[in-house]
Amino acid sequence: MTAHSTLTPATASKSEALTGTVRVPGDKSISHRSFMFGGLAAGETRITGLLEGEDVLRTGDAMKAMGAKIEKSGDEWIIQGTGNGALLEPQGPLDFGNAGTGSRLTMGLVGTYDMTTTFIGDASLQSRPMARVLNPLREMGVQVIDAAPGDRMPLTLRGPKRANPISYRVPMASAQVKSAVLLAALNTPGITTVIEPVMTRDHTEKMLQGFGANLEVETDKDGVRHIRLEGEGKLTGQIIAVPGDPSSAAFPLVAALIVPGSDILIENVLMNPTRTGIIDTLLEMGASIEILNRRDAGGEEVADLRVRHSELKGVTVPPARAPFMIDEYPILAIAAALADGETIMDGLEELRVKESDRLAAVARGLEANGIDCTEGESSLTVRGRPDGKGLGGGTVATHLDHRIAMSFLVLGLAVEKDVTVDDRAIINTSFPEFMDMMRALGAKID
Ligand SMILES: O=C(O)C1=C[C@@H](OP(=O)(O)O)[C@@H](O)[C@H](O)C1
Ligand SMILES: C=C(OP(=O)(O)O)C(=O)O
Repeated sequence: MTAHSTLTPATASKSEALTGTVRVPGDKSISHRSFMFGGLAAGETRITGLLEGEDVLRTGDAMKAMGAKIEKSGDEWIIQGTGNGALLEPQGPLDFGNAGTGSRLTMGLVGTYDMTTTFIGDASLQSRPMARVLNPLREMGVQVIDAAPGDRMPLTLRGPKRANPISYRVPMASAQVKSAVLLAALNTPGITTVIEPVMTRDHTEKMLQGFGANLEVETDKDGVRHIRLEGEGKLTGQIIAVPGDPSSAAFPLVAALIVPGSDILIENVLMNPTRTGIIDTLLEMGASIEILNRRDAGGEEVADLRVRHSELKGVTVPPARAPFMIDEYPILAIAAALADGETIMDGLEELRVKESDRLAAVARGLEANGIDCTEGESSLTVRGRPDGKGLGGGTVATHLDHRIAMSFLVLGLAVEKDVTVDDRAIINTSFPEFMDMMRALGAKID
């Protein structure tokens, strides 16, 4: 999107106490993988709770273009997979819109097939680095026959007749890179090993095991994970209930913490420990979050979160926690803006290559609303003002980034002056119900 005039802004105003019970949409990471693995497996996969956001629907379209049958019946998505090793060459480019996860994982999934596949996306996705996925794929025998400068999209892959298994040490903390190599390994003879020095979200490993892949994980004495997958095995269709997305839950959660008098319940939130760093951090800041009714839901733990307005204090977030809350720094920065004292966040280099440069986007947005912050190369320090007096009044550039849009709308609920974000449409990539859900809780957003 380049023409500024096509953007539709949204404005949030200081709100009364937020109250009520909500359910956030299904986890985005699990939803993408449900479509991919269901589309690849033999037989039928049935999915409830799927996130019907644009990013995930694009993954569904890509799987359909490669032969999977996907339809919705009532609340359920029903997939007839192509069967193992039987993806078809798509007839046109696969358009992933704004989705890093969809595009990078699919590059792995299709890269080792003896076919040609072209990947396209929006301006944000075209700016994101793809070499991190293309380099290991090249080692496996995949050719990148066309790409924009710097290994960016649009790009075209040509798969080998027969791919080589590799042993690959993931050079940055990235579940997308780990997953792309593991998915490429599915169609590769022999054993591919992914070495993960810093653990990231483990949905690919858990779900592939659930679909019947021959995958094992060993953690060595230094905490390094060795993930081994034997290719050319069989995946079989599964029944999946997608739990609520903790990354989406973080928005109403922080909103309730910073709007005085609030008391809300968010039901059925995924509590996988590789995803709950935001809850740990907010608890350290003094947040009142009760984790209720912890239960198992199809191999993942879920819980209901009761959240009450809290007097937050600034903290130093351990950099080692970053992979477990990587998408939550923008909303954490908003909590920090209403906390007493200084919050220091470090180890954030990956934030520069998300849908936007999130470090810069957050810092500019905070400054535009009168919040004192310092942006470092890979760090952000926010000096909060608990009463929100004099704060707000700015317009925030979202840069095609859903989390920037939602974070700053949450800010507007707790500060003196209105906060405007320049684009609301981008929120549909991950949380189409966001505006309605927040209004139902009592938020003044329009
Ligand atoms: O694997 C996944 O589902 C995701 C991995 C993370 O990206 P990176 O692998 O780039 O850290 C995260 O930011 C993204 O929202 C979802
Ligand atoms: C980084 C994100 O997603 P993706 O990489 O899939 O675009 C996100 O949702 O915050």
